[in-house]
Amino acid sequence: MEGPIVNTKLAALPIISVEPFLQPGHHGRLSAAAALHAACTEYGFFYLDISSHIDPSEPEELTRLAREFFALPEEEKDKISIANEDGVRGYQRLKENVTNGKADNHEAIDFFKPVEKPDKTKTLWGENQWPSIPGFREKYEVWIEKMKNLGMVVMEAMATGLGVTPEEWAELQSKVDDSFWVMRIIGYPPLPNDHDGFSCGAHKDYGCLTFLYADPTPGALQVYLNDPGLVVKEDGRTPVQRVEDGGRWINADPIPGCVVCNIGEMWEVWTNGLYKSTLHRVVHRGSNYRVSIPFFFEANFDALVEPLPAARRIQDDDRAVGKATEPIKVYEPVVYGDFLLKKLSGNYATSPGKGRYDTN
Ligand SMILES: O=C(O)CCC(=O)C(=O)O
Ligand SMILES: [Fe+2]
Repeated sequence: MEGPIVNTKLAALPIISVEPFLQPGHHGRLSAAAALHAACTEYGFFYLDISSHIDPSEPEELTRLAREFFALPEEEKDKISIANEDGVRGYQRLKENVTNGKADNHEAIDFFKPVEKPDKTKTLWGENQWPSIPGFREKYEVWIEKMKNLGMVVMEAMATGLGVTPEEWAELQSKVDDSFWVMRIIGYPPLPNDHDGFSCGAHKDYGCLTFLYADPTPGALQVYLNDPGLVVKEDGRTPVQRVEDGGRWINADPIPGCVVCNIGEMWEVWTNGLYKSTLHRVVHRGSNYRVSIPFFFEANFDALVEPLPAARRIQDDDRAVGKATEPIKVYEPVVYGDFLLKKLSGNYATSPGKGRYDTN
């Protein structure tokens, strides 16, 4: 009997350990940086093994606190509604978030880097709103610090993988050293069978690097792997979910000790398209209430993001040896804060725009 045609190369995302980047002079640093470069060009997604760095009980406690909050009556949760603040910092009810014009089947609390001189009449310029659950804020603030540090470590590792010079790294570092980070705490009830949308619709992350900690629920986060030359048959097996345009959705199930890491559109600009920001979505049809905590390590608010010389060198070399024949399109520079504000202007069901992750 003819078996399913599945490209095993694309069956699972790579796992990269952060350890070589935490220890100065670690012998595995260059090979890990090369693996990171390959993961970013081929997938835009990978698992980052942080088990040598972070005790697993820590994020588990964060999901416990999140569950405690989401289990509160709606009027309690609404006390920290985004409507009380700057329209983006705070709690959003189920279906208040919109992606690709459809309401997402999740509720969430969003936090952004605090700003000087807050003014809640200006989108994004208000203050974060914390649940009054004892220990909540303190524990999440410790996590934020850890994720900010991790962001800087991974940025430097990626710069090494890309072949930047020390001067170029100093320049790139100055674009992210005051990261305008974002953290979401997301609660996903199971998707009703008659729901015509998603738990979170297909989107690309718009910033720099995402570190996703999720509870152990399998089969929820899906990543779109595009391989135009690939012929895949729907075979009913995990991880193949669906076939579209020669690509397919695979599950990115949680792996103990790892966060799922993916690159956002700013890295696509920095690398002039060498690293792709990959589509992903959440389809949670299980019976449990799923919790995930994505941390978005972003560029500085006023950072001008433009293609890096190191990426252009790789592209020029590829052309010189005939590996690339198409003319290379040069990405337009963007100021991260402007880009972010544009994205946020259409995020929510109550706002007149489209959705959080819509691309234009
Ligand atoms: O909950 C997840 O697994 C992913 C959420 C996500 O992609 C996002 O918030 O950007
Ligand atoms: Fe995302």
